[in-house]
Amino acid sequence: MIEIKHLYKRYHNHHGSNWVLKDVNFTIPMGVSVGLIGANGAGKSTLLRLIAGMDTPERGEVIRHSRVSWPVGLSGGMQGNMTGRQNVKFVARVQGSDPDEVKRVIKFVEEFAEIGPAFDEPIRTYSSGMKSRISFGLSLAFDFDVYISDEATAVGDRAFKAKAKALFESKTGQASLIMVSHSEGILKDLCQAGVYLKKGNVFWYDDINDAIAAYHSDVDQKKRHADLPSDVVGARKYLQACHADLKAAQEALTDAKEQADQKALAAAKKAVQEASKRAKEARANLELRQSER
Ligand SMILES: Nc1ncnc2c1ncn2[C@@H]1O[C@H](COP(=O)(O)OP(=O)(O)OP(=O)(O)O)[C@@H](O)[C@H]1O
Repeated sequence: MIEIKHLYKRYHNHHGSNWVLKDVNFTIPMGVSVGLIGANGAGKSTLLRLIAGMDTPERGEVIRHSRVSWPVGLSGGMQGNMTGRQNVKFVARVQGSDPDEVKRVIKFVEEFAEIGPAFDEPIRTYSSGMKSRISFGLSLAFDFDVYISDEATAVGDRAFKAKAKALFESKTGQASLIMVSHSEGILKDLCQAGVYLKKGNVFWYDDINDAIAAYHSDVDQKKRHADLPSDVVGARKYLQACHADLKAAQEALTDAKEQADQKALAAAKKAVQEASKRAKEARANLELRQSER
């Protein structure tokens, strides 16, 4: 189980310092794999780094009741002048493995990475894909309860990704995954639950499909409102104008009814329907803009 309590995070940079995460609270139950979903810049990688303990929050805490991996595929800590084998040995020792365990880890990574004799060449001579294979294997060589995966670091070709996915799947039941991926297929395949990040807030869904649907529904709504005023004051004025139009259309309908002019009546009814539809859209747009503040 991982408990996230009153988590606040912002970066102090030249763009200002708006909250990326603002009073975020949720609990990830033991054994449940979770996909983090949200627009670009919503804070998915930030939240993942905080969960992995690689960054510190401004306020609040992440309580880990289980062994959490570093982001799978992250190769930042590797020493360029040391070979793949030496780097793996070093990490295994730092993790407190005994000599037999160190041997097992080295064998696992060598087989998993499939980079052949390059395993005994200095890491600085590796391509980024080769480095990623080693670091990927290293994360998977240890029995963590929770694996952290960010697609930004978990690079690799198709065949290699399929292999990593199969290995994750084989760990289902023993270990879970917290991941960021822009591929909804991968999220649906590997995760049960979903967390949707939106404007510094986090929404938990027991079913990953519901999290993806909520995200889609917001994206669709945004598209529909793209032509309407994007600020609250403008949206409110537009709604008032729509209400005035609707009122005028209703009055015209009343007049048409009194005159019993069938042609005018049909046109007035249509005008009321259209004005009513515009007013509804204007109301939804105002609510959307208010929620964005
Ligand atoms: N090291 C940093 N320094 C300053 N700002 C940062 C840093 N890392 C992230 N940010 C900012 O924090 C916000 C959230 O970034 P983050 O990478 O967590 O989002 P994301 O949801 O993972 O985005 P994407 O889907 O584009 O990868 C963005 O506005 C980003 O510019």
